[in-house]
Amino acid sequence: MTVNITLPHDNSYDIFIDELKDLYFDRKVVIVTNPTVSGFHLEYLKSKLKARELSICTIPDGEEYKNMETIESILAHCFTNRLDRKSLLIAFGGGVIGDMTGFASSIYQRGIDFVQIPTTLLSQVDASVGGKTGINNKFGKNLVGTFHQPIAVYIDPSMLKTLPKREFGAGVAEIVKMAVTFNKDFFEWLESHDLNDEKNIQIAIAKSVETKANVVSQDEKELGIRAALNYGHTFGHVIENETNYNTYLHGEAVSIGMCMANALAVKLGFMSKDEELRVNKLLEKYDIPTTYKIKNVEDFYEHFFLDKKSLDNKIKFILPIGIGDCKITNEITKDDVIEILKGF
Ligand SMILES: NC(=O)c1ccc[n+]([C@@H]2O[C@H](COP(=O)([O-])OP(=O)(O)OC[C@H]3O[C@@H](n4cnc5c(N)ncnc54)[C@H](O)[C@@H]3O)[C@@H](O)[C@H]2O)c1
Ligand SMILES: O=C(O)C(=O)C[C@@H](O)[C@H](O)[C@H](O)COP(=O)(O)O
Ligand SMILES: [Zn+2]
Repeated sequence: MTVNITLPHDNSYDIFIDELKDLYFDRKVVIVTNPTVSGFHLEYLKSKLKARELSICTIPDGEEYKNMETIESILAHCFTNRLDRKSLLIAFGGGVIGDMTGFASSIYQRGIDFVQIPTTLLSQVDASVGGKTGINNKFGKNLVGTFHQPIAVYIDPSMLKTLPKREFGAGVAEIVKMAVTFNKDFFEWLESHDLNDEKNIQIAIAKSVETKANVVSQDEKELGIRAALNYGHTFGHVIENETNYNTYLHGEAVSIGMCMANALAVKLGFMSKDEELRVNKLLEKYDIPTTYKIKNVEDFYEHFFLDKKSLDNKIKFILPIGIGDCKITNEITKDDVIEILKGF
């Protein structure tokens, strides 16, 4: 299956969801990956890939390495191998590799092409699509970055066979996000199907990619509707930062964040208690966390102001309206948010 993202300024591209086909690039190519992914899948990729000149840039595995130091090391690899402005980077790994390869490619010699070959569920359904790139710093998550679209995305679901169960759950959280915010029928389908089944996960990947591609095609730079893809993230990013990026996987923090957003939506009458419980049940079916003990509610709240969606000192929240629709609002009072956070 092929999904297209239609964007201005020659930025459109295709997302191929299928077993990896032979690829040929008549230019210098660098595959950016980490030891875990290369151990499982690099030989497979190399058997499918031909390039004028190929080198591998291996960076450490982990969200805690999603920082400027690692970007410098990717850039150093590019300079050492004399990449020019026609060269290409390939992001081969999960969302961490994708976000950093995308960022490095957007600044190397003021920007070169890159391709996404995502290998985790989360990166196949979400991170590889849409062109958000970036790194974390001590102030927070993804606070430094660019919008830089890949020239193509190749999603091969067979690579998920080596993925640990916990990482699979983290990917399911972002699938649930797409369904709750945009598609009631998809949510009901998720309730009645098991994503551990190979056929079902392929359907869920395709549905999620279609949903995201549709949103990004309408709003590439997150000036409006794209903010809905951040449902759960305003809370989730604070959880990731508070726990030094080493306790919760991104998808797990988003899952907890969605539950916090849902609690707020129930309190404000946008969502019923029954709908909230249905979302929880779906997340728990895949053992994804839904609760988190906040140490200091005031500190947690203050952290929201670093969120990139916040404008003029107002925090933007994405709150579900039932299941399958949502509201993007900066009209929520501090008292309402604090009450919800205290109850968690
Ligand atoms: N740009 C976006 O739109 C976007 C969207 C969602 C998330 N993100 C970012 O993505 C990151 C999370 O991505 P992630 O969940 O893929 O985490 P990740 O990149 O850390 O990968 C998770 C783990 O799985 C390993 N792995 C990767 N593929 C594997 C495979 N096939 N088999 C076995 N192990 C494999 C990795 O080495 C890593 O240890 C976060 O930094 C998040 O901010 C970005
Ligand atoms: O593509 C988007 O837009 C998203 O919001 C997808 C999110 O899943 C992703 O985690 C994103 O990086 C979070 O947004 P950010 O702008 O706060 O980095
Ligand atoms: Zn996310």
